[in-house]
Amino acid sequence: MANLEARKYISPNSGFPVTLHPHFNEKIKNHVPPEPPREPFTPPKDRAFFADPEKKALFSVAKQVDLTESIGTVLENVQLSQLDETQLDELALLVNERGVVFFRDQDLTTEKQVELFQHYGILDKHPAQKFVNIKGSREDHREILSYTPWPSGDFHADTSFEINPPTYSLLRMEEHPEVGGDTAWVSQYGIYDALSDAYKRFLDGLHAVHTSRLQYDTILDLWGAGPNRPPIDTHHPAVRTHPVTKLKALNVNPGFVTGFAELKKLESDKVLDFLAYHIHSADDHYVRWKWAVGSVAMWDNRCTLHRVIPGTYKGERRGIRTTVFGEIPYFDPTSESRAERKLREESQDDEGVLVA
Ligand SMILES: O=C(O)CCC(=O)C(=O)O
Ligand SMILES: [Fe+2]
Repeated sequence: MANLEARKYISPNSGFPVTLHPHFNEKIKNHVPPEPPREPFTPPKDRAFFADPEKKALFSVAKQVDLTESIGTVLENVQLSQLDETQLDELALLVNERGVVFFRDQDLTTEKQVELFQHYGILDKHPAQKFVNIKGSREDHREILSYTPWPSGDFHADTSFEINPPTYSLLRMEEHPEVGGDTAWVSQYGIYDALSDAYKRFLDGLHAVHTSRLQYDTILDLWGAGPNRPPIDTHHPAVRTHPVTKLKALNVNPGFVTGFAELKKLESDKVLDFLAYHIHSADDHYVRWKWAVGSVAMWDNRCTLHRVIPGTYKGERRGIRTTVFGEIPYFDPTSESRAERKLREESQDDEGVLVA
């Protein structure tokens, strides 16, 4: 934020600070990204497909403590650095099902974290940063909206604008304040189920426009470090089918989605407004995690959103994030939602009881 002053431009009409249009902003206009855009590709098969559904190898050592009904599990008695490939596959499946899985007091180093995460696929070199991400966010999405177009402190799925957006992310805290800097996740399975049937049917066929443009401009304008790849707009299904669980998940996030391809602008804005409200008020599909040095979270970007809770904490906050590219999102209209599956399974159980 060193050059915060340099980008301040007060609108003569409103009196509010505004970001210069890219065309007139020398830093944005003159930036030549060192890498070309990424081409679509077929990633290696998701490791969760190889897992024993009962996860016996993982649960032979780890104790599962669920934090809420909908999302979030702590695994106790386990060091990630000690897990073998079978257990890592089972962990992937658990992350697909629970959205985010947490660990305390881990002895992982950055080197080991990178090695471990390569088991899950091809590591994303973030379009804006180096090989792994260093995080230290104090941003309030409400505050930052007043001077940049990118709501960087808001709920998002990591780099959801990619053609092959990430499956898994793992964040490990190396430095952390005693209080503040918590991260929150919401379940996109749960958020979808919380909609009315009519609204679900409306969203089912739509495509959300995910963009990196606002992030791209903001990084160049405010942060100085140049994005590695050109900005991209990608249309992804507004509701996607999770390839492993086969469940429907909402695939819209306020951090990167700017509209819907099939809607008119005003319609689109209202739907986005409503969904932002829906996501922010989802306390039954929400989990908030208090970090400490050595804590780790691994999440599935296909069925969760997350954001750092804003605040003015004391001291440093530094984490290392590794992320792998996933499949191109798709929507299968015959797939079921999590609540529908639960109902179906319960009715099957009831029939089982009757037959017995
Ligand atoms: O710093 C955090 O808690 C999360 C930041 C974030 O969005 C990420 O690492 O993907
Ligand atoms: Fe993130």
